Amino acid sequence: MDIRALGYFVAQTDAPQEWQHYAEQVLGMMTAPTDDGGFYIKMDERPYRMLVIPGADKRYFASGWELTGAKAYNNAKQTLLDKGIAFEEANKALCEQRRVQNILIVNDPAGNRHELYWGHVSDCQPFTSPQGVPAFITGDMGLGHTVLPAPNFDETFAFLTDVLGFELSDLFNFKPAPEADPIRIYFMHCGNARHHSLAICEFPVPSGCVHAMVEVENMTEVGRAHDRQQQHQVQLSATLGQHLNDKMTSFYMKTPSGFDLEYGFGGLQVENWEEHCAFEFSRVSLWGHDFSVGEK
Ligand SMILES: Cc1ccc(O)c(O)c1CC[C@@H]1C(=O)CC[C@]2(C)C(=O)CC[C@@H]12
Ligand SMILES: [Fe+2]
Repeated sequence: MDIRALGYFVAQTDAPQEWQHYAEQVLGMMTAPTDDGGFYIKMDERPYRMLVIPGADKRYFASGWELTGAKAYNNAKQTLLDKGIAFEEANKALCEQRRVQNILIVNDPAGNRHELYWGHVSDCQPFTSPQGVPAFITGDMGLGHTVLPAPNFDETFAFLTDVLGFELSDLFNFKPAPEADPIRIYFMHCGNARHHSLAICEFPVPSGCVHAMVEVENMTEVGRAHDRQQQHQVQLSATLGQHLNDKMTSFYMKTPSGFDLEYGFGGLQVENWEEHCAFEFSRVSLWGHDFSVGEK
């Protein structure tokens, strides 16, 4: 499948105003109401990159994967048919809300919802941050990355690679304690230079997502976001640190839908995946990233 990038994600909540406040005041993004009481969250020239929908519980709802065009869409549909995978095509109302031409909706074996779409609608209005954030790094590389739960790991990894066409960037066997069994975390890329657009973790997550990541252009903007997290008393999930694999310097905080958001700078870009060599890394980070602060 010709997936270009993580085009959008959808989060659900019973209190959409919390997300509006969080997006504007903490993330430094723009918001616009939807017809049904939710919010579009804008972080670049597109009308939105995050969609907040009203619903009974606070959770991550879906990942929107951008296909390069109508041909890629038809090929993706044929792949699902050939492999006998259950899917639905979105009706007109859903396509209009997501602001795309067509959507193939599929659940992976872990129950994560993926929306494969083509042809986003854009008015190319400039991004003017309410907090003076100059820009987020998006474009061809999408909004960032998402990390999804996959307790049935092998099955889910096989689906994501063999059906959706993601490829392994590198892998980590996380040991929560020295004697504990390792928990696998696999990092995957698609048709862009971002080190990973998707990762899966071998444990269940009630909110439906481990975290989503957005990236800014310099360390000053990470620090300024960290100040706003403090100022608005948003729960910190991991301290500032730098990952070993993609070299990203970031911190983690809670979103109003219960999953985390990683706010970072300096993520690795791989221009030629042919030259990349997948490896197993054995530490979360080069420095920092104390996840124990999130347990308090
Ligand atoms: C290890 C790693 C590399 C690059 C990333 O962008 C990234 O988010 C991670 C961390 C993955 C992972 C997590 O997000 C949830 C909490 C985890 C399981 C930990 O407690 C250590 C690794 C963490
Ligand atoms: Fe991450």
